[in-house]
Amino acid sequence: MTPIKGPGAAQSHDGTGLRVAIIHARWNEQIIDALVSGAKKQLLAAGVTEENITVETVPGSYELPIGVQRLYAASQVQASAGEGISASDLLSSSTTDLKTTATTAPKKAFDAIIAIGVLIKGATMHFEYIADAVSHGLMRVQLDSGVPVIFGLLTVLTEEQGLERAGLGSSGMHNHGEDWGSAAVELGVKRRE
Ligand SMILES: O=c1[nH]c(NC[C@H](O)[C@H](O)[C@H](O)CO)c([N+](=O)[O-])c(=O)[nH]1
Repeated sequence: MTPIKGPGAAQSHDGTGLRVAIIHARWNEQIIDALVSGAKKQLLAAGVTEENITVETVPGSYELPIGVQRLYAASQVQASAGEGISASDLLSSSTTDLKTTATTAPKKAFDAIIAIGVLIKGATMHFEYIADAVSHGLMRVQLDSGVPVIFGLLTVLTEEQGLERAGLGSSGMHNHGEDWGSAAVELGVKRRE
């Protein structure tokens, strides 16, 4: 019997010309790295060029909302300046410890941003507070700024659940990062229409 739960049939959208950022936390990095790779794979498959993909990091998932907000604002400044100033110049700040692997970012604001984090439940209520704050924070940044923010926060009860959702488990579950890459392309394209 076909499972009911899960994303609908993937739609294909042409991501040519889109500029997308992936911003990820640096906790639970084995899972994070797989999720980021999955998202990036889908972006490239949809025609987003390597140079139009910017990858940023923040210390943990709690910093994702401020990281997304600052990154998008910086890309808007860059777009209005009309110069390909380096992404590190865009985000040189000691407050949010944003690091970028991009060298010279293109001249337009991001069409979509994928926020990726992995929260694994511990013995305290810390998990619940971060999960709640980050989910509301990312939604607020998205609605306030108008840039689509793809929700890539895994909130899992065990490491195994996280590995499964990154396509690293034994059950053959797909890499959820791929869903997020596809969603970023779809929302980025529809935003231009
Ligand atoms: O991304 C995560 N951050 C975590 N904590 C750090 C948090 O996101 C902030 O970076 C930190 O509280 C400083 O603001 C996690 N845990 O504590 O378990 C976690 O599982 N995942």
